[in-house]
Amino acid sequence: MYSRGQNIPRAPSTTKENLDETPMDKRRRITVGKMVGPNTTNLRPRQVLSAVNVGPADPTSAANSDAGSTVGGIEFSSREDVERLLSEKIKGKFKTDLKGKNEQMIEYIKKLKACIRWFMELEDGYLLEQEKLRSLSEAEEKRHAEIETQMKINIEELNSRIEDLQGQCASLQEKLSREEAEKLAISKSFREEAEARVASDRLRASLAEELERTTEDLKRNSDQIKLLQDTNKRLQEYNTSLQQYNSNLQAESVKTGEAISKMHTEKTAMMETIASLRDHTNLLKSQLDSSRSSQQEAIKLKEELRKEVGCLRAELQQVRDDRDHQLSQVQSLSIELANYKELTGKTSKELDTITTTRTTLEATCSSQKERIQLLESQVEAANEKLKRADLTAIEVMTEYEEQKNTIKVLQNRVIDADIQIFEAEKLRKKLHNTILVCIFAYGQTGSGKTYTMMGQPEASEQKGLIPRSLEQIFQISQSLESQGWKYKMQASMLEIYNETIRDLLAPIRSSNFDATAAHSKFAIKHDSNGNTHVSDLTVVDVCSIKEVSFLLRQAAQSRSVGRTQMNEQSSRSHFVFTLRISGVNESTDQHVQGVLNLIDLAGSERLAKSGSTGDRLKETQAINKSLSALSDVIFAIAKKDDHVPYRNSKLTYLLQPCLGGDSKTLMFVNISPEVSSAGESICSLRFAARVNSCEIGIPRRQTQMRSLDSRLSYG
Ligand SMILES: Nc1ncnc2c1ncn2[C@@H]1O[C@H](COP(=O)(O)OP(=O)(O)OP(=O)(O)O)[C@@H](O)[C@H]1O
Repeated sequence: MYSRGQNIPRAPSTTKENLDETPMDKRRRITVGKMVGPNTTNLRPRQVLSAVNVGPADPTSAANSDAGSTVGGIEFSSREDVERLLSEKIKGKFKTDLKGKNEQMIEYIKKLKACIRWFMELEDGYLLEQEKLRSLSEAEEKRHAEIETQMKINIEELNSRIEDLQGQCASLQEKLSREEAEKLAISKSFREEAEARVASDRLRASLAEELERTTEDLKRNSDQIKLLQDTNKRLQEYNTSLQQYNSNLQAESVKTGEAISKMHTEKTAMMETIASLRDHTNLLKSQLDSSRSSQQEAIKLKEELRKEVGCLRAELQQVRDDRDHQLSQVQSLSIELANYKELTGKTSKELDTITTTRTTLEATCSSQKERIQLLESQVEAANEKLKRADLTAIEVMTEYEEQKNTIKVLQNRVIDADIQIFEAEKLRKKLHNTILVCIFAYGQTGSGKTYTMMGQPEASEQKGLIPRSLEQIFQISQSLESQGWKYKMQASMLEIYNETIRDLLAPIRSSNFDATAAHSKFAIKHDSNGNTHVSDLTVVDVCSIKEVSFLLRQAAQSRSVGRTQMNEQSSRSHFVFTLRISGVNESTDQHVQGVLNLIDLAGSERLAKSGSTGDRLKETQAINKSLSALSDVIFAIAKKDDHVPYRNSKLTYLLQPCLGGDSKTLMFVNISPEVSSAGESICSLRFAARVNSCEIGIPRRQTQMRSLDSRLSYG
């Protein structure tokens, strides 16, 4: 509801034409509005405006405008009030009650007047509002004009701006086209880059794979290097310990030899001493026997003397008793004589008799005294004699005890000497067992096998295993001679070249070597006792290290050696040195025998690395084949296979008793310290590990009585 003076909201539909209307026009329009105006009871600002447009002719609209007014005590505030007024009927109390009807009519007219006044007020309000709206409209128009002007200015500005922008747009388009061209170029290069990136990604992936592989290889290699270093270290330690053990053994052997010979001299001296002591003991025994008999005699004599002394003592006692009795008689007689003298009743004759008796008694007494003295001196002499006999017996006994002790000491010394001889014999056996060994050197070409086995026999510090072991064998055999041992040695040397045997001690070596003839010539045969026979092989009796050294030099000259990329002087064959040892102990009638095989194998080599061609290639193939046959044999033994392929190569067939029999076999593994040889070193060490775990049997000592056949025989 709007009261007067209240700001009425501006109707958007208000136009200029509306504002220029006269109040009459308005009334007319209000009437029209009444006719067409909607019943908008519930509308608010817009309804009011509608009410204004409809005008007072539409009491409903006026009533809806809520512009309530009290006129003459009658209040109109809404259309309903007006409609109620208009629908009121004038009724009298009765049909002819004009007065009442008149009063009601007056009242009704009053109400109508009030209603008209309300309408007029409402109209005034509307007019006022209209004025306001006009001024507002003018202000609005002015504002619109200003806005329009402003808008024009703005439009101009915008136009100029648009022109600028169009210019900018053109330049931008130019730029855009340029940039598009650039973009095209960039996208092209981007595509190229993307392709390049894909290619580089692929490359990177392959490089990463390669890197991974290389890293793994590196890791593997470093592991292998570590393993090799460890193995090398262990081998060095082992080598050092072996060298130490060897030098200890040598020192022990020398010491033992010296000790044995010393003991032998001592033993001989002791035996002599024992013999002389035995003589002396026999003498002492006879002396002791005679002493014992003389002691017995002395004891008997002593007993007799004791008896005699007892008799003499009894006799002496008797004599003493007699003397005492006689003395008591003499005393009683003296007393009687004195009494008689006193009594004077006796005759001088009786007195004389008494005196004579007394004299006789005194004489008897003195003679008995003398006899007692004699007997006492006799007893004393007998006691002296007894004492002397006792002393002699004690001396004899002491001497006898001393001699017994001396014999005991000497017997102990003899036992000690026997123990020492037994220990020395044990050591000798140990040494003997140590060298009762097939020994061979295995390894890559150029790794030092020949150096290990042969070395440089002329230079004492650089002697190899073969000259050193032979020296030791001869040294020990000589030192054992004092114990009654006599040894006989026979040496033979052969090489297996391209699967054929060559005799390295043959007097003249044919330059045009006939392999077929050699094959039939040097046939390997094993008999049922495990003895090996190589037909037509030269066997030389050797008595000293000098002789063996000479033979070794001869063999070295005959050996097949050639130059390869890996070794200036590469052994192109397997070298087998065989020493047959047979020993006899004349004193114990004991026989021992053994065969020592010292083998310098040809080196394994990779064809690619050695670069062998022609004859060298053939040699390399033969070497590798026989080494692989050797490993096959060892692995078959390790696996305890029923079949061991000894016959696959000459080498394994020749060494069959050493590899699978009751011998002892020692293998040296030579490896090259060069990094480039690491792969082959690992192969060699793996092979060595397999060999190490390989049990070929329990060695048996070849000890027999006389007339024993050779273990190895050569035709
Ligand atoms: N421990 C060492 N000290 C000094 N020189 C050594 C040693 N070991 C090997 N050599 C030298 O290395 C070279 C190759 O050694 P050697 O001929 O003994 O090898 P190899 O294993 O027998 O080779 P191949 O199998 O080819 O016969 C030789 O000149 C040798 O003197």
